[in-house]
Amino acid sequence: MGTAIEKGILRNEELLQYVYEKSFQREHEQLKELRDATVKQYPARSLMILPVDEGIFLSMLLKIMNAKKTLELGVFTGYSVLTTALALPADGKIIAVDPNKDAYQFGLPFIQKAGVEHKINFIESEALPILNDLITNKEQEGTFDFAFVDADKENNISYHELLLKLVKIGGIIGYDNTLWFGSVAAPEEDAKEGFIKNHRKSFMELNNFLATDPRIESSLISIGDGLTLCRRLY
Ligand SMILES: C[S@@+](CC[C@H](N)C(=O)[O-])C[C@H]1O[C@@H](n2cnc3c(N)ncnc32)[C@H](O)[C@@H]1O
Repeated sequence: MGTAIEKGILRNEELLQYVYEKSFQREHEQLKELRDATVKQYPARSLMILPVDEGIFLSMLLKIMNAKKTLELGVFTGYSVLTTALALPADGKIIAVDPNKDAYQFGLPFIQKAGVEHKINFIESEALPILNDLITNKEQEGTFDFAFVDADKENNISYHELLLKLVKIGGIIGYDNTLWFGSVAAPEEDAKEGFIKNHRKSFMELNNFLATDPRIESSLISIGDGLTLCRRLY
């Protein structure tokens, strides 16, 4: 079904399976095709795609907010970008940044089939210089309704500082994976060697930082692998 069960933070497998099954019924046809194709093309890395329930939640959030202009850090084959593009109005715009163009090229035909590629400006780059460029261009400051951060894990606090300048007051920044496979609440010795252990500290630092940052209100949501939504207050 495309998303490994262990990715979810909900540890009752039957219940998680149930949530997925109900959500798959609502997944857009082109998202479904992109998910399936990504799993075939990148079997090991397909764990990176947004789980279906999180995608549906984000889509609804974007519509409730009437979001029109968004930023996407970390694209992979474009599942979250396509989710966003489908949720934005016809004149919506997404700046999507990822240093790996190959995976995006792979996903592009699915985005084109959905007829939303005109909303996406894909930039092949690491995120930090692009965010700095956008801030240098004063016209972009405070103009984004939403930013979704799902890129490298070490730079999230740096992204936060820059995104607080780019997102408008009342706008939302979403950080993905903030429960990092549950490891943020477990003793270090229990964390599996490898990428879980490597990024556990970054997410703990990010979560500590966001929990007390007075410039935002935030909500750590136990969906997918953890999603923290931050609303810029001033
Ligand atoms: C978890 S995946 C993104 C998954 C995507 N949001 C989805 O729903 O399919 C992380 C992506 O971040 C990208 N990435 C790694 N370092 C980055 C950086 N410094 N800036 C932006 N993207 C980066 C990787 O190339 C990879 O495609």
